[in-house]
Amino acid sequence: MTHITIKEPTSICPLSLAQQENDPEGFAQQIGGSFERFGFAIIADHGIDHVLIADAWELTRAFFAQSEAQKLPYKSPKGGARGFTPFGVEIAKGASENDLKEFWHVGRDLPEGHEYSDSMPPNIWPDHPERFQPVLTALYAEFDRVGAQLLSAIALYLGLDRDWFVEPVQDGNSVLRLLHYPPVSIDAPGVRAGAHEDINLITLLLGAEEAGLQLLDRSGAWLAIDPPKGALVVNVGDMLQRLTNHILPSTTHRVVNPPPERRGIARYSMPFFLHLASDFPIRTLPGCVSAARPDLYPDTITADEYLQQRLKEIGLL
Ligand SMILES: O=C(O)CCC(=O)C(=O)O
Ligand SMILES: [Fe+2]
Repeated sequence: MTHITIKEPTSICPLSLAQQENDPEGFAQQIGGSFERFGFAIIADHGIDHVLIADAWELTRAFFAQSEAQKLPYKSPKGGARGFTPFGVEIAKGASENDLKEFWHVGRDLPEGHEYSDSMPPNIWPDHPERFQPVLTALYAEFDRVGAQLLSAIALYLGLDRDWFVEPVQDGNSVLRLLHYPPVSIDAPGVRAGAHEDINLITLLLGAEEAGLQLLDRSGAWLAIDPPKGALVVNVGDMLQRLTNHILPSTTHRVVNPPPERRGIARYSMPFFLHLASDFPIRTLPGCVSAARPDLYPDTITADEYLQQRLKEIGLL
């Protein structure tokens, strides 16, 4: 008798979001399977306009190319998650060295007097470069749209109604982060981004084709994430891990410094941290609890309470 051993996948297979239209169940199984195995998935065709993305990269480069004195007036108030955060402020939870990065945050525009205004301050916009506001606002809306498509697949995978996440993320506290990792000197202490987990529901990331992003595989090895050019890297954050009682794992990841021959090259990336609405009660999904998998989180916490706890830990509050 011949034994057929089915080998566990050891790298992340890129998926096609176009599949979702004709085969939502099939796509749900693909992305859910990738999340269960790695906490990450790669979407080769995400459908966000390439011209819009190219524009956003150009404006991101132009913004960070300005002097510190030009950027500092846009500095984010502590915990504000809007505007500019200078080089060396953020530190991964429990790390001893700060990250080697600076970034810009774009949040959701809310109408005046909105009930979430306390936890979601207005955006800050720079005078230069021109068109920064309209282009980044358009990109934010696109991430929101694609994020909703991915959440409907996750809902199906979890045996929920495909629209289950629509209300929980309505006017959610999602943040688009434009990241600049400057060239790294040979003797720089720290790494571009220390090992961490994302706080939010899911993260949609562009720019990971410039090497450096690695996930901590359940085998205990660091696995390089090497997406096709222009692809979207998606990962599960702590809020989705908590909702699903760890069926979908929030996987530790980091951005390592480049090899000596690429140390002189900056790295840019754009994560969109898709968040729940601030007052959403994070309560373990009943379908994710069983005798074999008891509820790890019997206490309910609102999305905003959870976020505030976590921001303190990473030096942003
Ligand atoms: O720059 C990257 O590739 C990943 C960034 C990241 O993990 C984060 O900002 O949470
Ligand atoms: Fe991250």
